[in-house]
Amino acid sequence: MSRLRRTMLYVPGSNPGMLADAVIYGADSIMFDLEDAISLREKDSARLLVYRALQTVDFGSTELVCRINGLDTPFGEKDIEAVVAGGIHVVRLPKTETAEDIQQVEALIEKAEVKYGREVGSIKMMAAIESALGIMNAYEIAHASQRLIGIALGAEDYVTNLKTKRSPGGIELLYARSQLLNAARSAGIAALDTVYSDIDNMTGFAEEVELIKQLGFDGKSVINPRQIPVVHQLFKPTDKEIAHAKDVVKAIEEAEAKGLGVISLRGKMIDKPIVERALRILDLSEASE
Ligand SMILES: CC(=O)SCCNC(=O)CCNC(=O)[C@H](O)C(C)(C)COP(=O)(O)OP(=O)(O)OC[C@H]1O[C@@H](n2cnc3c(N)ncnc32)[C@H](O)[C@@H]1OP(=O)(O)O
Ligand SMILES: O=C([O-])CC(=O)C(=O)O
Ligand SMILES: [Mg+2]
Repeated sequence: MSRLRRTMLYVPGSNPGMLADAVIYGADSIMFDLEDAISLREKDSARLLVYRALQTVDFGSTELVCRINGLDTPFGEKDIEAVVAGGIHVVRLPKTETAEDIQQVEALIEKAEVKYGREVGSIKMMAAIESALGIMNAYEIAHASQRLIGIALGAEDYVTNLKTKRSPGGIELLYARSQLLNAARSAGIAALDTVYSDIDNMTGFAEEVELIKQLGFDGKSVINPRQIPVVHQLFKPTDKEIAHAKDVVKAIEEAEAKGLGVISLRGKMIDKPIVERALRILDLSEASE
């Protein structure tokens, strides 16, 4: 079963208490932030804190991601070196606009892997896309490196670039979400939706989670622990969906035994894509237990 990425919790790299406790909230991935949650004054100390947390805190089997600063800042290269030395699993590049952006980060990761004795190719990457140019290049970005495990939308920067703002229904994000999702799927990697900043509006948050789940996203970047159970609950298949998925798998196994490729179950056609969806429901259900 592949790793689930329903929730990726942003943790400001400058906050030692949050870094130490982040694992208790049960996010699928923890994302240490060195970029926009960190003031210029704190860039160096936050990098050191994240390095120390990686070296000393027991994060169990949780996936560890770090959002570094871009290479167009004085911080990006130092961030890569520190988190590779510390033992990060995934480096996430913000504001990715081209495939070359990914390749430049990849070269620095490889250099650091060699320097710190980590297996070359073992550190994975993610790209956050946060501008019109990035969205137009989403396909090339998604295919830019074997290390990429996913691409993510950064909607706060994206709507600023579009000269609009986020609305409750998210109509302004539909094109970007669809383009990003198709780019991710064409490369066989994960698609992560953006943050929902209004942390006290749980109804609005749940509606956004329903929407991105329907579009096909694997999950969402989240900024507050209270958002995690909402996403996990909404991504959990219902008892009815699980029972139906089990019936589909059983029916197709019986059909295959008889040499049939397509059959019907309670009047509905069952063939390969339907079986694939049923298997995904069973995977999600197992992981949600
Ligand atoms: C556009 C962008 O780039 S978004 C990405 C960058 N932004 C971030 O990283 C912000 C991350 N989130 C946060 O810093 C905080 O959730 C805030 C500032 C938004 C709200 O903070 P609070 O008002 O303290 O939230 P809340 O009262 O729900 O916190 C409850 C507990 O969860 C902890 N907590 C809150 N957010 C986080 C987090 N992101 N990671 C780890 N722990 C957290 C708090 O420390 C508090 O712990 P305690 O009970 O032990 O004191
Ligand atoms: O990753 C995210 O969704 C947060 C972010 O940077 C943005 O929205 O600009
Ligand atoms: Mg951003």
